[in-house]
Amino acid sequence: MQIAFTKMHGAGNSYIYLDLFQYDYKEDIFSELAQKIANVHTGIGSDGLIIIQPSKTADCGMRIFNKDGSEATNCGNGLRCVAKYIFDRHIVRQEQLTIETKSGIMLAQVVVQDDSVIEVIVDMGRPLLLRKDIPMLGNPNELVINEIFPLPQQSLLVTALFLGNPNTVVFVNAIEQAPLRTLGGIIANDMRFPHRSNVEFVEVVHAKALKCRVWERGTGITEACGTGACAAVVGAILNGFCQKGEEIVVQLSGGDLVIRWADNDHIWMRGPAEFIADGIYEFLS
Ligand SMILES: N[C@@H](CCC[C@H](N)C(=O)O)C(=O)O
Repeated sequence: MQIAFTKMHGAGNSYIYLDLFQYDYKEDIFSELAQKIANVHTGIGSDGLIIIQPSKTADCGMRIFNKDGSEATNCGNGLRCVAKYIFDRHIVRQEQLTIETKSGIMLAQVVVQDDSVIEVIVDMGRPLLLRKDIPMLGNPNELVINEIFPLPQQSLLVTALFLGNPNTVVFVNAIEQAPLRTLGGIIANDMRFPHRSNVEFVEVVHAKALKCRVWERGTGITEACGTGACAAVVGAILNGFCQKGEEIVVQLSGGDLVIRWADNDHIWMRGPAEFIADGIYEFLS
């Protein structure tokens, strides 16, 4: 079966996008297609698959599948790319766009130069801080801030929250020494997280800048994670390293995102979105 795709990235977090405004691909292929198309050796190579589709309640809908075929509920870098796609490709030509995700309707504002989107600002909604909402085992109504998290190798201090998806933030003194490869996957798949978790290792540079490296649930190490960058900022504020209301730059391997936890409790994310290629993929199920 031939699949028409577009590859895009936001701060190096790349996905293959399918346009269901134009094509009628059936949803029963998405999970397997994500696993095959994301493979860098035998597919196109990406961090997963994103579906752009018509929505009854918003300007468009978005679904996100990780590299292992699991479906997630939100994707910050994906939201910015979807906004660019539907604006630049004239599907919805508005500077303010609504995008329906499995974790609610997100509001995106595109910044346009020479008739094309160069940056997108997204209202990512409110973080949920209770254990039951992350979810994480333990007292359901407790917060998880700088909590001891014993592992066979060592004990870590974690701050966990839900921001469209589950995130666990670990502060480190030097980002280069963060145990991303050794412990990222172990934390992400730990049984204390019944839905697994994305994992962010974060170094506080100063009150307005963080360095962050990410292990994404269902994908592994990526160059950037939008929801993860937002979680890093929430974690830094909850631990007293940064302040609510301020713009904080999160420096990821693939680029910078600017995040603000506004006084109305919503998280705002600003960052790039870029086209890579259009093509046809030969999908053998
Ligand atoms: N890269 C994304 C998040 C994608 C989903 C995540 N791996 C999950 O399973 O929750 C982002 O930019 O937010």
